[in-house]
Amino acid sequence: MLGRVNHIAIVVPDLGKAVASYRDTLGASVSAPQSLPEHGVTVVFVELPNTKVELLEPLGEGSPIRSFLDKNPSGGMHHICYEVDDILVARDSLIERGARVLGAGEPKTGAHGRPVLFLHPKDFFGTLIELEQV
Ligand SMILES: CC[C@H](C(=O)O)C(=O)SCCNC(=O)CCNC(=O)[C@H](O)C(C)(C)COP(=O)(O)OP(=O)(O)OC[C@H]1O[C@@H](n2cnc3c(N)ncnc32)[C@H](O)[C@@H]1OP(=O)(O)O
Ligand SMILES: [Co+2]
Repeated sequence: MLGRVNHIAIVVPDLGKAVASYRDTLGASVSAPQSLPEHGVTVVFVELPNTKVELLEPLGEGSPIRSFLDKNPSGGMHHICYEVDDILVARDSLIERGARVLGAGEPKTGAHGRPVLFLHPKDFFGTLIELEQV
């Protein structure tokens, strides 16, 4: 079922500072910020040879990462995104195997314009998993 790691996501309290740190201190190539109100986040991607790092800042009221940031005010690792060939096949098989798919179970369009789903962190050793169809 699982393909490549598409990205590792880090929630940050100040996206501008995080971009400067990755760009200027770590010398990395960082994309322009994307505001995703439907997801309640603003994101940038740090391009790496074998995967990406997604830096996330809460956007607006009701952001799903606000509570995470309240608990981790300096920021922290938030989720890992695995690629899948067919997100609906993956979803149905995961539900059949007892995993909880977050939201209404219907894929949303992610930052890359592709369908994504999230799996409950409590089902996977305290790790929030995102699946992205590629
Ligand atoms: C899709 C656009 C973009 C992309 O890549 O394309 C993104 O990745 S957007 C990313 C932001 N969106 C999401 O994260 C959507 C899915 N997340 C959620 O629905 C929530 O964050 C949820 C349900 C995982 C947690 O919500 P919340 O923190 O408000 O709930 P609780 O405080 O009740 O948490 C329940 C329980 O889970 C623990 N928790 C929460 N977040 C994480 C996490 N990221 N990793 C590990 N564990 C997490 C939290 O501590 C609670 O544990 P407990 O022991 O019960 O205290
Ligand atoms: Co993500």
